[in-house]
Amino acid sequence: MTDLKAESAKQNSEEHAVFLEAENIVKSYGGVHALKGVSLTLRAGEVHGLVGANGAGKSTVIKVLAGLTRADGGRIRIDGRDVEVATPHQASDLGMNFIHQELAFIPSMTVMENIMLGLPKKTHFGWVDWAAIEKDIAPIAARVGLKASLSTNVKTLSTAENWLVNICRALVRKARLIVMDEPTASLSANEAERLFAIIEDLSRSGVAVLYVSHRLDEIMRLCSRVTAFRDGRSVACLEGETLTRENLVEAIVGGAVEPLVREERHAIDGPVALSVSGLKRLPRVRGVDFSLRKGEVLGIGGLVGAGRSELARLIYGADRVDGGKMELNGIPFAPRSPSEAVHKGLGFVPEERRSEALLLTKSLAFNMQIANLSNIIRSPALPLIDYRKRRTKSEEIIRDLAIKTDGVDTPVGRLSGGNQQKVVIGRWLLRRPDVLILDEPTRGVDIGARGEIHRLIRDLAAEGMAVLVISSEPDELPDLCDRVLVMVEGLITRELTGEEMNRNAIIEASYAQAS
Ligand SMILES: Nc1ncnc2c1ncn2[C@@H]1O[C@H](COP(=O)(O)OP(=O)(O)OP(=O)(O)O)[C@@H](O)[C@H]1O
Repeated sequence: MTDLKAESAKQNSEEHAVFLEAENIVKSYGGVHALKGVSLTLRAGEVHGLVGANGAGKSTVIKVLAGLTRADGGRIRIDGRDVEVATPHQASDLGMNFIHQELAFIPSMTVMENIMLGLPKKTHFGWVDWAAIEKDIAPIAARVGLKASLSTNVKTLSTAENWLVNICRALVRKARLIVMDEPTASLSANEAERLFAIIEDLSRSGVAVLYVSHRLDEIMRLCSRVTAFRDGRSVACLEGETLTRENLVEAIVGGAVEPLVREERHAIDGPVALSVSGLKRLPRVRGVDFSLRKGEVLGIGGLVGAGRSELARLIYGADRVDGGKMELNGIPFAPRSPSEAVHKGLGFVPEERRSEALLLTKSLAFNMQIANLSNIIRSPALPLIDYRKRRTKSEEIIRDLAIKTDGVDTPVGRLSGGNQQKVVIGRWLLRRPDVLILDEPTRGVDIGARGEIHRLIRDLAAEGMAVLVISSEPDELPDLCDRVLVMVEGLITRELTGEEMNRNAIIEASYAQAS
């Protein structure tokens, strides 16, 4: 990629026109002050970063700009004129387009129908003229590198292709601003590179991009200016020489973050907690063997789509196994459901936390204790929930993980995305299973909490828990693990330990072909 950051900084220094100004936006939900006063200025053609800890208010301000939520105060100006953004339709008419993490398409429709949703369509004798529409969209699809046919059903597309369709949708609407929320969260390294090249192209053509992410490397690489939110306020807009990683971290957390001291990692020689041999579910998992010892943190690296989450789902009983065997603490283990797996001593944090792990309308305390009733009943003879105990234990975890909430009774659905994630992790800190499987444990989690979660995982292992961590971030596994396995096309192809266990070796092994 060419040096987008330098180019975009140059563009800004040439005083590109201000497209959007949001000034002193305030928003409360009941007693929760989500935005206490945030301001943001976006110029045409700039890639502008938006950073902040979990719960700092990033999603809320995006919802205000998108016309999904009404602010209680403040003003929004576009091209210097005060505007009202009361509906998503108005936001789109003003040139603002939004690509959220949960990509919103109508699954039964084609790519073209989804792109054109809500727009007036060309007609021919009263019929929608799809052939003419396709002709109009084709050059835009080619520009972003969308190879899938426009008449394919969106259901069949990969996450990366979904992103491209979303960008096409924005360009068809003549977007002047595209807001991208954690864009690389589900993309492989190659797909992310492709997205960066598209962002570069958008920036050159004068489209502003608001890039919201916890991944500071990407922010540093792509953005010429970055606004930081802290606790519902915009606390800094960094650019030029002030835009350094240290300044960003300081603006996000209000101080320096202690790095995880990476102690010398030794081979773990405790007894085997989980052994897996020949485990299969075709076509994604093609015969996997490994053993995980008590006290060990074992990482599984690889590309998105290599079969790692599918492997985890087989272990915790969410999917049926086609072949192979497992043992937990030396005893044959073949769970037919996640609840059976939990009952036998397994814990898991799935990749899709919102849909698979949380009851969003239930309280934080309920969600934390859901797998954990034996710890909070009064006595085995009197199996009634001790609500005081439940509250105290939940409060401890809220403190340890710095979960941002106004109390243990708050419904989990009202927490920010990253804080919801911490609740699922907190659940297993309370239960302390023999084996804990974490699929992308720090995705969407801010830099402070990431360190805290890493520290907690190491502490759990030090107490004897066996931990399996799946991560697509090659930096995360060497920081955290005693040993790393790399999975390619449904098979474990490499084991990395000691000096060999580094970022480059993981990337290299991830791209090697499976036999
Ligand atoms: N519908 C709601 N009801 C009550 N509180 C809410 C609601 N939506 C958001 N909040 C609160 O507003 C605050 C800001 O949340 P927001 O989702 O904007 O944070 P964020 O910066 O996007 O966090 P993350 O990085 O975790 O996604 C949080 O304290 C959150 O709990």
